[in-house]
Amino acid sequence: MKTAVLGGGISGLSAGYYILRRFGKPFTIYEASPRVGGWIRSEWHKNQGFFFESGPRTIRPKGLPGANTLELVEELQLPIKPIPSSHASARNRMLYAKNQICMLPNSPKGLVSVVPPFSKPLYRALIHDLTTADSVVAKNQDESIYSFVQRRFGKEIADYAISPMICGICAGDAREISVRFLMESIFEHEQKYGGVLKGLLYSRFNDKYNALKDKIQVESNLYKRACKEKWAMYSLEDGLEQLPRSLRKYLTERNVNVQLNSKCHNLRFNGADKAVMSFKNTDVPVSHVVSSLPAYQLAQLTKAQHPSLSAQLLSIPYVDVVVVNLQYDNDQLLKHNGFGLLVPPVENLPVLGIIFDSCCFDMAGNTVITVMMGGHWFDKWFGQQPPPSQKELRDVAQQQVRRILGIMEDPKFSRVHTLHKCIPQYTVGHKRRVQGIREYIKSYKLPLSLCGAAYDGVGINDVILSARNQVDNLLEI
Ligand SMILES: C=Cc1c2[nH]c(c1C)Cc1[nH]c(c(CCC(=O)O)c1C)Cc1[nH]c(c(C)c1CCC(=O)O)Cc1[nH]c(c(C)c1C=C)C2
Repeated sequence: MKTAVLGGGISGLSAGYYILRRFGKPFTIYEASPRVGGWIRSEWHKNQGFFFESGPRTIRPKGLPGANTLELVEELQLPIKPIPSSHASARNRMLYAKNQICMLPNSPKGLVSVVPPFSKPLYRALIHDLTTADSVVAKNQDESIYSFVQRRFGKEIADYAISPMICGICAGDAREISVRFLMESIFEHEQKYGGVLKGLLYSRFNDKYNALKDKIQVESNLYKRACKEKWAMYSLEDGLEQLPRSLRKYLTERNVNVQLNSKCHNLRFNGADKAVMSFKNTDVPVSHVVSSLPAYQLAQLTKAQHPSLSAQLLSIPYVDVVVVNLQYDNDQLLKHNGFGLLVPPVENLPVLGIIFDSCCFDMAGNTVITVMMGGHWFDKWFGQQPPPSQKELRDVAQQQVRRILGIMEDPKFSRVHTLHKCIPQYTVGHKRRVQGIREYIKSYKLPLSLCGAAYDGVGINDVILSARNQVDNLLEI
């Protein structure tokens, strides 16, 4: 008997890659849909020279997770499109707030002057941190990122810096997202040293964070190149979908069976070394399952035999995101050169942000932008019955583009995707929930490993590293 992987998104395929690399034996990846890649989807319009991304479009090379992905990209020999940190799309980040586009400061000068939408120079927020009392949160407790930032840096920073940033990462509400999602070490600095700045200063000399050495070894010349050339982010020549497509090709060429249109309906465990996966017409016994499925899907599979595990998995919420890609024939973004803009939730608009794809990538003279809507606020804006049609969603997006960017003409081409339950929300208590889930699996000795966006980070780098760690923890297959 052998191991099986559930899910053919980037985390399931990565798990497959690491299983093959470590054990060298054939196995099967089961994917419910007719394609691999999950939310990563690139749509090319080769004749016109532009492409749309409906999911993630760039990867950051930073740190161990970034180096780990670059090692994989190098092994697959994928053609890289780097974006250096000097590029406008890496330097220029904007907000739409108080009826205007505001360029976020990208140099120390921005700390001392008043930069809209902020009413005071940003250094005042640092003084707020230095003069605010120690943590009010008990050790090992959690708190929302909004409340933490409001306490330490003030409400304006929480509303106009952190809340939009959380939207851009997980389309979530900073008032619900755990501070540990983005700022675990900063939060712990506060608890240990009584302030974020104080913590950062002390910890330079004396701190476990500096002593933490990466546990896994990453061998990547591409990572060295990324550091030398100061890449801020990168994509791939054919769009990001080239990564899952190439992974599938790599695996199938090495006798890994990537089985599409194979939806698992039930998962049962018989003792420590046997699991039975049920598909439409057949039951498949395996010795170990690596699940990269979203937590709510795995909850469904395990509900009959392990209702308590299923309930814990279900307690990880997900949000829906509407992605509207728009293409115009000529340069409509002349005035706005940058990555894109985020809309702080306090603005109460039906848009989370707009990405300027044609500023990041060569689109042969076309203007390509992506409007992101919904997320935590999906029901508020789009939850009506019957649900809004694609045309209605596109109209909302276009209205916002007119209002925010002043692009009055209609796009030549557009695409609307509603990504149902696409991003898990690491709400307050998430870390403990994940610990509870993993402890349950351990205590019942279930032959089950969990990777994917629900547990150890939602970014592409995070899910690839999580797949690697889970495979490293396997004893044998
Ligand atoms: C489908 C919508 C997504 C939103 N966030 C993510 C997706 C897939 C995932 C994500 N986006 C970012 C990060 C941080 C770490 C990183 O890899 O860069 C994560 C985990 C940052 C980011 N946000 C936006 C972009 C284009 C990027 C760069 C990475 C990427 O290409 O996804 C813009 C953006 N993303 C979302 C919204 C609402 C938004 C607004 C402009 C949600």
